[in-house]
Parts: sequence; structure tokens; C-alpha cells
Amino acid sequence: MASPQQINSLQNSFQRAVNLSGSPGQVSTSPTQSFMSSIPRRMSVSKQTKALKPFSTGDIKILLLENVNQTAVEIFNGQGYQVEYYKASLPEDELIEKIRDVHAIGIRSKTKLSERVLKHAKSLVVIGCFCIGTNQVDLDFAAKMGVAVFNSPFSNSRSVAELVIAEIVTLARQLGDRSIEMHTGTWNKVSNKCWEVRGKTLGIIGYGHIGAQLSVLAEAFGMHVLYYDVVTIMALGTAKQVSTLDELLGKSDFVTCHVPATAETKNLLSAPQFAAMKDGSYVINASRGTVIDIPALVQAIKVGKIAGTALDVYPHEPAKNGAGAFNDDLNDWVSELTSLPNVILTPHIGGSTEEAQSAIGIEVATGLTKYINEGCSVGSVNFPEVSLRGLDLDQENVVRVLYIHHNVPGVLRTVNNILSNHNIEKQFSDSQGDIAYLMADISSVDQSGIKEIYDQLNATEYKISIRLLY
Ligand SMILES: NC(=O)c1ccc[n+]([C@@H]2O[C@H](COP(=O)([O-])OP(=O)(O)OC[C@H]3O[C@@H](n4cnc5c(N)ncnc54)[C@H](O)[C@@H]3O)[C@@H](O)[C@H]2O)c1
Ligand SMILES: O=C(O)CC[C@@H](O)C(=O)O
Repeated sequence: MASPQQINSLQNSFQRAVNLSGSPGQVSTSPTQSFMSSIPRRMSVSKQTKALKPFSTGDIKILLLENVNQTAVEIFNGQGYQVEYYKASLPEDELIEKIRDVHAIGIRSKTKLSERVLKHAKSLVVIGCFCIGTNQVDLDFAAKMGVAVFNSPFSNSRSVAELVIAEIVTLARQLGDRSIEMHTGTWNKVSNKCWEVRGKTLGIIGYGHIGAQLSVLAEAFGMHVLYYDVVTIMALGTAKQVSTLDELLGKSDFVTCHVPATAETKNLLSAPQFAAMKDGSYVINASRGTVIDIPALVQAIKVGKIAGTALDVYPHEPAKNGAGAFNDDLNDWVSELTSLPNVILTPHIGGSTEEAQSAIGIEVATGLTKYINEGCSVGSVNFPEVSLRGLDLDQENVVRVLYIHHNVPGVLRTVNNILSNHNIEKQFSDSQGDIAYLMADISSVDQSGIKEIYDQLNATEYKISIRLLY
């Protein structure tokens, strides 16, 4: 972000950088517990350190879409950033216009940051997914552009697990149907095919953050828990890992999916898997819409094999709230599915609680702010994780060099040749795949020295992007 033009106004920037009265100190020292525990020991968070900013904070533009929580807006406002805020996602052409000159974008699950969109983002430094899933972003292309992506890996896990517990009871007691009947004046007091969940078996596919939380809650209800995962994971309570998906399907009364959207999980449950399930069992999906073959599920319900389903996610989801948005034009099986008994449909609200959204807002906004202000990429999902302890308050004429480059032999020799004319206080470098990230603090450097460093690094053939913080 620091261009040679900006370097001309360096003197002012130095003044701003040493002024600690703003909020960067507050933000960088008050992340959530999960964020704190991910910070390497070498980073001092307790000591008062110099706030690094190479820019007037008012120049930083943040685009927030999809009703990102106000906790994030407050953090960004506290930094003095310019925040443009939208409650919904944007159509692709509008998104391309908006993304052109922003430095950071915050999204949730609807906004697709594809290569086609990202290549218009000429000033973009960082992306924040204010959710768990990151499948909506082309992570590799973002990394190739030198753009780090952050998410919130488990702030909404509990909310999803609680929703699924509610759905298990709702399906077992056909509560959705009884409620709809009562809303239309029908009194239908029945017990036929309504069950307690105590003693029944819950099969969890994907025993990660959500699956494991759910396992504990289900056992508290008196359920037996089986789980299937591609990796071996320690069982909580008396849950048991099974070695094949078929074994889980054949033994479970309720099957629930908690896997990421990947090529391997596409249609993970389709006609053969429904056939392998127990007669009268139930299917739940609050992971991603691609994981279940819904037309096959519709057939399995129609023939009575599956006694009910609860779905929170769909292959295509509306871009914004509104009546009539969920229809056959969006997914051509909608009217068939909604006409079936014991089908609970929710609009991707698994993680939509006040607690989860507020925690996610703080966690992701803090990660973005630390990356913008300090270059710290710890917690990024597509980038080498690099950080350095802060600069001491009394240090002046210091510059932090952030150099993102292609991971090829010879780069460090070239970069260190450039930096070796100056006093390198500390430096750290790491790589992930084709991308590498070097962070170095240089002291006793004046304006012309900074310009020289910038110009020389900018001329290297391996450069993807450079930022200088001072
Ligand atoms: N409905 C919602 O609002 C909502 C909220 C949060 C998360 N989610 C979705 O739920 C998914 C799971 O979340 P999480 O936090 O538990 O993720 P996680 O990464 O902690 O756990 C996922 C687990 O799935 C396993 N897995 C991956 N591929 C598999 C396969 N082919 N077969 C079996 N297991 C496989 C992994 O090994 C891992 O243990 C997320 O990817 C996200 O898309 C939805
Ligand atoms: O809030 C959202 O839009 C996504 C919620 C959930 O699917 C996630 O990935 O965390």
C-alpha cells in the first residue's frame, strides 16, 4: 500500500505511528480467547508496543456485506477506516464495481469471491469470512494475489449443535407438521410414529468442531453416538468412531452431516446411501447444500424409507431475505420437497445466534485489523502464518517490511541483500505452497532509506506485493 508518493508524506506518518492514543492498541490486545490461544508466544501482547500504520487510517476502505455483525463495524470504525455496509450480498457485476478499490472485504456464506471477481480487486489486501465456511472464496487465487483470508473457525459451532439437537426432537415428534396443522386450525393429536430420542442412535458424519459438540449434547439426551470421519479422532464420552460410512448408515436412527464442502463430500448422501440406512430413519444437514443429493432424498422420503429430514443448507440459496425467494427457479425440487411430511426447512441459520454473530464479528474484525495494521497473518486460512513481536514505543525511524513473494529458491538471498544495507532488528519468513511471506523490522532508517527499500523490493522479479508499515 505504501507507494513512493505516500513515502513523500513520510514525516507525518511517523508522527501518526508513534501516537498511541487511537484504538489499535485496544483492538490488538483484546481478541477472543480462541484468537489469543493461536498467537505464538514470541508475540508480546501485554507490553505496550508502537502502533504501526503506514497510512492515514481514513484511507482504508472496508466493504462489509451480508449483515456482518455490528461488533465488527465498531472495531473498524474505532480504527477510523471507511466502512461501506450492506445487509445483503451483491449481484456479481455490482460486487466487481465495489471491490475494485477496497482494501478489505467482509462476507458471510453467500458472496462468491471467485477468480473472476477477485481479479478486479486491485487494492485488496485481506478478506474476512465472518463464518466458518470458506468454500465461497477462491482461496488459492486469493493467495496468488497476495490476499490473506481469515475466518472464524468455531465461534458458531455451539449454535449449530444446539439447532441440530432441536431438530432431532422435532423430527422424532413430527413437531413441524403438528405446528403447521395448528396454524391452519387442525387439531391432530397422534402418537403413531412419534418417538422419544432416548436410547436411539445418532450417526454423525464429520466429527470436527460441530460434530464433537453435538456428540456431547446428544449423549446428555440419552442417545448413543456413532461417528464417521476421514481422520481418526478421539471420541468424547462414550461415542464410537466407525470405520466406514456404510456401517454408520446401517446402525443410525438419525444421520447428521458436519463435513466441509469439498469435491469428496459432494452428494456424500445419495440414493445408495439412503438405501443403506435403517427404515424410518431421519436425515439432517446443516453443513453445506452440496453434501446431500436432495432429489434422491425426496425419493427416499416418498417411498417411506426416510421418515423425515431437517435441512438448513441448499445447493442454491437466495442472495437476500424475502417472500417467495425459495422457489423452483432457485432449486427445481423445492415444491416437491415442501409438499412432503415431516420436512423441516430453515434458511441457513445454524450459526445465526446473537452470541455467535457477535463473537465472530469481534474475532474476524480483530484478525483483519491486525493484518492491516501489523501484517500479522496468524489464523489465516490460505497464507503462511507470520508475525513478529511489536516494536517498542521508544523506537523511532523503524519500518516493518511485509514482502509477499513467489516461493522459489533465491528470494531470501535477494531480499537480504537489499535489507543488509540497514539494521535488521528481527525478521521471520514462512511459506505455504507457492506463496511465501517475509516480515522484517528495520531500524535506524530515514525517509530516503525507506524509499530505497521500497523501490528495490518492488523491482524484484518474485514480488507479489509489498507493504511498508512505520
Ligand atoms: N448451517 C450453518 O449455519 C453452519 C455453521 C457453521 C458451519 N457450517 C458448515 O459445517 C461444516 C462443518 O463445520 P465444523 O466447524 O465442524 O468443521 P470442522 O473442520 O471442525 O470439521 C469437519 C470434519 O469433517 C471431516 N471430514 C472432511 N471430509 C470428510 C469426509 N469426506 N467424510 C467424513 N468426514 C469428513 C473432517 O476430518 C473434520 O473432522 C463447515 O465446513 C461449514 O461448511 C454450517
Ligand atoms: O453466516 C453465514 O452465512 C454462514 C454460516 C455457516 O454456514 C458458516 O460457515 O459459518
